[in-house]
Amino acid sequence: MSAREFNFDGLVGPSHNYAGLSFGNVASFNNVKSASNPKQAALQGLAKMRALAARGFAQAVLPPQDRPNFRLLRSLGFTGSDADVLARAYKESPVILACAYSASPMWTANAATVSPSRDTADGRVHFTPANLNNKLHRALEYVQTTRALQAIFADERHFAVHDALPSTPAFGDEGAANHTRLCAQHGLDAVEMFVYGRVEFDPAAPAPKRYPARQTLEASQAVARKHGLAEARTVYVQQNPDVIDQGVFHNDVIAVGNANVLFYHEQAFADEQGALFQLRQAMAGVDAELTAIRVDTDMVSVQDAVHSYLFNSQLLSKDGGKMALVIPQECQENAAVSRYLEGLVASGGPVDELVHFDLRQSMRNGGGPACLRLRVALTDAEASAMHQGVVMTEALYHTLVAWVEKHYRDKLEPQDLADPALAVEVHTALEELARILGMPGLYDL
Ligand SMILES: NCCC[C@H](NC(=O)CCC(=O)O)C(=O)O
Repeated sequence: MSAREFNFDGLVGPSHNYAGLSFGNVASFNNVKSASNPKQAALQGLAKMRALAARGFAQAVLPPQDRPNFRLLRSLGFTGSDADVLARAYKESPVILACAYSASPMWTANAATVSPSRDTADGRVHFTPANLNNKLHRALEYVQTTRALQAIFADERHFAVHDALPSTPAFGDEGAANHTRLCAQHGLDAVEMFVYGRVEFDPAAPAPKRYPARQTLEASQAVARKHGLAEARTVYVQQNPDVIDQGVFHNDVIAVGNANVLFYHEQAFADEQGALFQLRQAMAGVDAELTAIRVDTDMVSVQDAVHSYLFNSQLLSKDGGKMALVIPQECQENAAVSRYLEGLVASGGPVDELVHFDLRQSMRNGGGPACLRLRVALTDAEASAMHQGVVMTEALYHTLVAWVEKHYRDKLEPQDLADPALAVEVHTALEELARILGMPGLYDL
């Protein structure tokens, strides 16, 4: 059966800010407390969605989450009116206030792991929202993520939206940022590759020393079980702990796959040859042959990969069989990376086009093109069964741009999070957004 890959991009929320909340994410740490521009951030994201939709790629949008998260603030003992809660949190723990205000759900690659119906035992599309339990500001997300996915994929004949895994370190789950589906074509049988950073129940397994490994093997296995994936078509690969210690906090900072192509850095995996062997063997079972595009360290260092986000790109299949690589502008500003990319498109291999976007506002928090999207491969019947209000069209693009222009600030500094007017602005904006998207119960405002 034919299927199309929809990219669900996160719409950047009105409180996009730089709070240095992600230890191990170099950009988040480097830009701590600098001023952000939420309006520009949202417009940059929308421009990417519009351009890809105009090219004929299936594109949809996932709405931002309600911020600040008053449930968090109140649960931590900040009481009184909303204004009191904000004032006390800002005074006593500005970092907790920043967590409650983070717009991090914009990086929807971390929203969930998705298994298309072709891969699952019951023939439905399965979603497991990621618990993101490694960071306080992200551990809040799964509640609203689940609500949004249930609203969009409500038809239980086609879709299963699971609960997140238990929110404890043993089951650290960061969603699709550590998950890749490899196949000959989207509608055909596939191998699902899960990349993990550490093993909870085997203290002897290698693990990073400096920065946290956010994804565990146990979490990946649990997601595969819940989705009903076949063992022969599921591969677990350990990320190289040394690259986690150099700022590769998710596998999608050092590798990206699409159809039968895996584009990766030679240092991405703990055992490169072992990983390729397992993938080739599993893919032979689905009549697909792996095309591995390996980037050597002497062409692009891990540091250049982390700074340019070369691998945090989208690899998109075009009509005719070739692929486009959607990259952030930073790739062209890095001499080694841009030289590498010139060679890549000239090589006669599967990638014959580069499409670049200015996503600077997101990049400054460590999120590139691939972080901003969740891939959901759907058959035609499934695509018509999901909520249609989130599908990106020219009309929706213009409506959302006008909505952003009306509600978003163009500058947010750390002290602005204490401004009670900001909370009111965000609520007003989101109420209107729920109407625009035709999702009246989207928020629990
Ligand atoms: N897939 C990209 C995720 C980027 C995200 N950054 C952040 O949450 C930074 C937020 C801040 O520091 O304000 C993270 O590290 O999980």
